[in-house]
Amino acid sequence: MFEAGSAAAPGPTPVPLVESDGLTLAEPLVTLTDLPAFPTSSVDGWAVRGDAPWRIVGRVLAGDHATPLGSPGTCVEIATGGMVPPGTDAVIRIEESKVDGDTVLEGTARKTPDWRRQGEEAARGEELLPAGTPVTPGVIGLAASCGYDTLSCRPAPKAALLVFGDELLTAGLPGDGRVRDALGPSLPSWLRRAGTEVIRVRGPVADTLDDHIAALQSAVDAGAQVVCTTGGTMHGPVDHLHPALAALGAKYVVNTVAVRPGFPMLVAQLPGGQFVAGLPGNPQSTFVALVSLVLPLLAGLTGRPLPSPGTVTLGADVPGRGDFTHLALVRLVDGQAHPVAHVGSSMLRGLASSFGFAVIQPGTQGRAGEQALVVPLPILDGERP
Ligand SMILES: Nc1nc2c(c(=O)[nH]1)N[C@H]1C(S)=C(S)[C@@H](COP(=O)(O)OP(=O)(O)OC[C@H]3O[C@@H](n4cnc5c(N)ncnc54)[C@H](O)[C@@H]3O)O[C@H]1N2
Ligand code: MOO
Repeated sequence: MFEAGSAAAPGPTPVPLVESDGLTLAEPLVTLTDLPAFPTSSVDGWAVRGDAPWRIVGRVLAGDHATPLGSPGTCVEIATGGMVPPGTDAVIRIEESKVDGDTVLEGTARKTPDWRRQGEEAARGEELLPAGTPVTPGVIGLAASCGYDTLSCRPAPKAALLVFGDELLTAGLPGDGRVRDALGPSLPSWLRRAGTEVIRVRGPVADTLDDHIAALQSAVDAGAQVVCTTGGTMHGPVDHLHPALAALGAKYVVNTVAVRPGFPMLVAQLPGGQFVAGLPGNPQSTFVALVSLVLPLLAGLTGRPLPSPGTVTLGADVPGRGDFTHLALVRLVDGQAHPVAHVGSSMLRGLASSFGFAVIQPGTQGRAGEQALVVPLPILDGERP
């Protein structure tokens, strides 16, 4: 999936800094200047030359150009952030000096200089972050401080969500054959956390082939590069995804994965290059498909690194699922992965308090104390249970 996404990734676009949060660096962030760009006082005090006493010959505030300190025995008053004049030997803190009229009588510089050398944080031309780094507020601040007005970014892929299923209610209590749509309200938030711009959420789309085809076509016409659908991935009487894809001339990139839950998941590509990710209707299976197929696809499309599973120690036994890989919901307790309860593929109770999925290989059981791969859900730091 990652390769398919990379091959279809849009080119870099210059984006104003304030609009770049959540996008991805298309090129390495290389500082355009030394950081700091000039020697800078880190305190309010005196920039002195030679030995005490020092005659005060001027003042440098933050933002001023500093002229050189010409001769020994002179100093300038300097503010925090002020440019340290050429010729300065030391900066002395105001509270550690003694002043009389226009003369600083005495003062001792600290061992650790109270000024920042030009380039001490980074030298002009140095790579600070690699291409593929997600743009966060921290990255934006760094880019501004080293001279950028715009960042060369990969745009957020435009995503649409189509929810299939005549049995779905969008409000009120489930019952009498009807269930609440759990995916329309939740999946867009997962997709946003994975770096997409969600441009459309439609559902329930009526369970007819024509409505499926029309909804897919309309999402693509609206500019979606990735259309996620939920439900209808099997071959039941009202499962129309496969015939709809055939009618639109789509080609499968992946069609079913030997994983439980979630095996009917698929990704296909339309003749125009747009991707359709068919996520199974059972809600937990939907999220298995999200982490298995959609997140790698989006990483490729945004130029981010392929999300690689981490390794954890299992804190308890986790059953296998025969010949299938079992993606088992786990939460982390003291750094160890513990299976959670309520993990049927139609259930979300376990998922709501999970960190991610432990990977139990085909034909094996996970045993307490063993190492296992774990695929995290796309939750943000601070949201992790
Ligand atoms: N004969 C077989 N039937 C099924 C098999 C199988 O191997 N043989 N596999 C089951 C598995 S596993 C899955 S997963 C589902 C996948 O089915 P679909 O992707 O076609 O999904 P639907 O049939 O539309 O719905 C399945 C289930 O999920 C509920 N659902 C659907 N959308 C939502 C939603 N937005 N919010 C909440 N719940 C939703 C739906 O009501 C059904 O209960 O196929 C099995 N069948
Ligand atoms: O594979 Mo299904 O996706 O078990 O629920």
